[in-house]
Amino acid sequence: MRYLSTRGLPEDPRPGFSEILLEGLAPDGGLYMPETYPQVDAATLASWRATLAVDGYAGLAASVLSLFIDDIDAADLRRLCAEAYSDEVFSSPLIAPVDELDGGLWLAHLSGGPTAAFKDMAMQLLGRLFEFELNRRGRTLTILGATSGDTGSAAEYAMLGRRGIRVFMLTPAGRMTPFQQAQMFSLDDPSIVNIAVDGVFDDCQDLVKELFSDLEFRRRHHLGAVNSINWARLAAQVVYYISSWLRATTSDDQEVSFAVPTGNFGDIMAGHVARMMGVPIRTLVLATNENNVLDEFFRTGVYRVRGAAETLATSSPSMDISKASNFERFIFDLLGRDSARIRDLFGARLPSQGSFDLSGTSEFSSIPSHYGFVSGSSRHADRLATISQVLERDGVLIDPHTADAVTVARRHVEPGVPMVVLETALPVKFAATIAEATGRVPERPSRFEGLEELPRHVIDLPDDAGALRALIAGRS
Ligand SMILES: Cc1ncc(COP(=O)(O)O)c(C=O)c1O
Ligand SMILES: N[C@@H](CCOP(=O)(O)O)C(=O)O
Repeated sequence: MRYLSTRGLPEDPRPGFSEILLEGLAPDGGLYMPETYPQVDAATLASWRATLAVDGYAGLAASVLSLFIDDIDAADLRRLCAEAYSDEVFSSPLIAPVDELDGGLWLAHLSGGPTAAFKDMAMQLLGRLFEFELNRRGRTLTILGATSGDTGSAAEYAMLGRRGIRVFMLTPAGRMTPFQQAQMFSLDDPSIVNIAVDGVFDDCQDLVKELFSDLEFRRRHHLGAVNSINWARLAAQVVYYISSWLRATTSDDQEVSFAVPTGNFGDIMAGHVARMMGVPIRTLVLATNENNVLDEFFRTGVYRVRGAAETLATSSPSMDISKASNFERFIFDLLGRDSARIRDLFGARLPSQGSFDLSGTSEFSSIPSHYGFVSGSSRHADRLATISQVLERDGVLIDPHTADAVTVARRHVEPGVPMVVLETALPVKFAATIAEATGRVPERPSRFEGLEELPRHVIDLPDDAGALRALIAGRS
């Protein structure tokens, strides 16, 4: 499988998976995409049902990922998947179990990994893939990432102790919960550098992209990406759409819908990929919080990003995002993979005007029928009510982000079509909101006891690319 950039930079030959794994962002500032989506037929779907039953999640992952990765030996890929998706790493031997809830909803549990968020699902594999590839090339990698609370800790726990890898992680100062901060800032290791930026998540993500676009700096410091701008993250996330579809169905032609809480458009973009591959996904329900840029686009065709002043601090803080990186990948598909139009929209119009408008185009009208997307948003009061209702009706405590998805999912349930909600974090990370919704604090797994009391290791930094460059260079 060869990869190309959404912005159309001609690369000859086009890079393979291992190349783009380490590269992260394409040199022209675009995002890597597979040349074509692998297509699966009925026989493959049936074989995956057998693989999941016999070889478990790890076996399924190796089989699905081999469609995107042809430059890592099949036996090595199977071993890396087996190591990542084991019951020593995840709390359930099923890795991503699925339960039926009330009212046509199902819940895919994706937060059983080391840091209690769905980000572990891809990050545990990514850490192993990086280490494997760096060993092969005798190279090192300086990860530069941005987090609104969960990607950062998942990345740090996945990369910690891996040879040749160090991590610089940008966080929005004061915008993460005390638990999320403690999970990252308590790590005391020279290979992990936590940075609190005076800004919101989008500012952090912009800094990452700015340093990546400085090709000389990027090459000198061997920058690599763990955000979902890295295609490997999405490829790994495709697997749990397939395992969840398999677990919520009994026959290979049965459709399911997915409801996904969205911030950076990473999780739901993997659902789009699975659907484009031919997995029987009927509808992709996109759910935002009060920062509803994406919901606005899917309802109106206008994509208008917002600045820090307009990005609200909400009770689903990991989704306080107003400029979704991965959205460029979906628009690339929507516009027939026309990279000139992508350069115009994302390279010119967004930076200069802050918006673009696809309303009135045939492409925009085709979204529900061709791509299956519908959308909605959820607010603080919805979140609280949903957390308390799901606890009462189903005896399951869900986190505020998953609650946003349940809220919006309920508006789109169709008889006979399982609506699978993707859980994105455990409630323990958002204790204050859970207490407000239910009157009790969430259970704390023993491995997280006393986290907030540990010493903090974090460097304050202004929202300034020069200061960030100096920090990284000073530690080289
Ligand atoms: C807990 C949680 N839920 C949902 C999301 C949204 O995921 P994505 O950014 O992939 O859309 C995030 C991160 O953005 C998250 O950390
Ligand atoms: N919610 C995320 C934001 C970053 O998203 P990613 O898709 O780039 O990993 C977080 O928790 O940091």
